[in-house]
Amino acid sequence: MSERLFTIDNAPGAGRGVFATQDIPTGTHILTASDLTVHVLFRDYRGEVCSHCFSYDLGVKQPIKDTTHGLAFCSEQCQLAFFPTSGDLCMAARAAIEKIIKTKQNSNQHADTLLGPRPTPDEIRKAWTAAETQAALIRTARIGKPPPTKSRLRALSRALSTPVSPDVLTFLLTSVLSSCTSSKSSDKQTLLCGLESESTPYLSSHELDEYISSYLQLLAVLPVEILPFVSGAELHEMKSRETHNSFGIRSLFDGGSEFFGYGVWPSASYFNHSCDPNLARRREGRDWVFSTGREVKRGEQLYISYVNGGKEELRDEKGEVMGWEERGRLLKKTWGFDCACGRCAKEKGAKISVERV
Ligand SMILES: C[S@@+](CC[C@H](N)C(=O)[O-])C[C@H]1O[C@@H](n2cnc3c(N)ncnc32)[C@H](O)[C@@H]1O
Repeated sequence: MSERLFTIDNAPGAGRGVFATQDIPTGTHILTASDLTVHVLFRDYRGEVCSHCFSYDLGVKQPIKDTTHGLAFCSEQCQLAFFPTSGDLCMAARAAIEKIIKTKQNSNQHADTLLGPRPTPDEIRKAWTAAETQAALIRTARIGKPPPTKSRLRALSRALSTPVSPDVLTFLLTSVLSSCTSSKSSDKQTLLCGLESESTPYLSSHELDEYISSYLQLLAVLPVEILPFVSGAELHEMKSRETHNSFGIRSLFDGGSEFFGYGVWPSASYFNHSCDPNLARRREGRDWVFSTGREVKRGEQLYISYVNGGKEELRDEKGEVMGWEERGRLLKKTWGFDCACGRCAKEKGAKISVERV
């Protein structure tokens, strides 16, 4: 983040936040976040969303299909722009993952159909620790000197016979590729690890199992040169950061009604939420662009809306503007925090005064 117009500091009740270092007029560009570090485009939208710029045309297939790597592009320009960020080894990794997704039994289920109870930190730690025994056997089966022992081959074949979760697998792949590409990308990983984390990031034990099986499958199929970059601890770390810091990747029309996937742009992850945000945000291809929606005074915190881009009031099913209690419930359910924004505090305070009168 550029520190010219803003700085990152403690935000009472909300961890860290972004604060204006000077008076900023309405409509001022604040930040373009181009550091997409990990992401997934859901398999349901395969072929319909451009793998580079995320453009979408109401379900029409993209004109350029790359079935070997599970990619699709809206133009040659996007295809060309995608490849320099990848390189041959990354493309071999994508091909290996696409192959296992296509050939194995698929267990993709949307996480919200598999809700809770969330595994506790202790259950999570035990599950990842147990996976390391299998992981070590698979690594040795793949890179050790022949002949591989029966236990190593069994671990490898178990990983390969477990149903595949395509969305989790491709999401974890982006994390591995981000670690193993340039040193610039490693910086992105470091930035990701500085973000707020969640100690219980898995919605259910099923989801935890999906992450662990996907880790073992990455070890079983990725090119051996990439295996040093596949770390269970790092993948879990990434998941625990992603939970509070992802931006949805949605259609750019109809209020973003189509939800294609999500990703983390670390440079954009320090903006807190307000139900009366002073920043507007919009996605431009792979980037997020933030600008002031009204005049901001020096020292004021810069807020976005986590819920609807902040362009319109949140409304309930009857079309009524939501009050602080309903907004609070929505934020708690989707983001897991109790909203400490000024608007909620004001509306809550007003209600308490009325009740006292
Ligand atoms: C994307 S991060 C924002 C940066 C974060 N405050 C930090 O210290 O890294 C999202 C997290 O910030 C906190 N947060 C953001 N907006 C908030 C709000 N209005 N009220 C309370 N906590 C908030 C929550 O813990 C949320 O999970």
